[in-house]
Amino acid sequence: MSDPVLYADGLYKRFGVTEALRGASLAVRRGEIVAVTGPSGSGKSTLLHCLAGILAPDRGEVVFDGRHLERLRDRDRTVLRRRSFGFVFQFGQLVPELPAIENVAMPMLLGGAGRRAALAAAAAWFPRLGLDGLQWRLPGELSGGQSQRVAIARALVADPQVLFADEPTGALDSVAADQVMELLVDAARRAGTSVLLVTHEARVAAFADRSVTVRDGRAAAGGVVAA
Ligand SMILES: Nc1ncnc2c1ncn2[C@@H]1O[C@H](COP(=O)(O)OP(=O)(O)OP(=O)(O)O)[C@@H](O)[C@H]1O
Repeated sequence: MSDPVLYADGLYKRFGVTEALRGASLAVRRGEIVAVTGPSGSGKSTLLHCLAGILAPDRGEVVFDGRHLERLRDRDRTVLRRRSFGFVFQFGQLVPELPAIENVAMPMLLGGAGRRAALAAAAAWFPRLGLDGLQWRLPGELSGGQSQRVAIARALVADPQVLFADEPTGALDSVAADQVMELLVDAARRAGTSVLLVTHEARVAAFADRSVTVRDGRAAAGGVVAA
């Protein structure tokens, strides 16, 4: 068994009087697709945000590729996030003024790539995700499922090591959701990208290699992989 590419050990996070995480641990191996499930308010998104370095835990450690996120300066953590992680949220959060292809190219442009190279890399994702012909549409001219596929392309274009997906199909009907999940899983497997997928739908979790249940701020036994 390969070492985890990313793991959290004993995370605690409190928001005022709410203890969102109470000793949550979770590990993701290279290329592994892990679903994080559990009831509403159990701490799934908080766990994902801590693992992604968006939120600092009060206690515990998050280690990506041998590096402790809590020991990095804010700036270095931001660079690491941009270079190594991709994100897809419930609503694609595409920039409404930019055509789909420019939305997809954005992470490469932010990473310093030239416009021509970024657009070429972005264009390659459209046929892979069943989006042929939609390159120059504005987000407002796409369906919900198409928008999520554009968001997946944007999340994967810069070749991240880990893709974080928080309820990526939450706004879609089950047919569009299945299609988005099939494409997400297929694209991640081809790229060798690990995926951490937060969902409360068993149907969506079934696309993962493994499911971890979060209850009361802890990842349930059996979901924890020895680091
Ligand atoms: N920024 C915040 N400020 C205050 N409380 C918060 C904040 N973020 C989360 N919480 C609280 O922490 C707990 C865990 O929230 P979290 O969003 O991680 O749960 P979740 O399992 O992802 O829920 P859902 O499935 O409903 O999205 C909840 O009680 C929530 O209200």
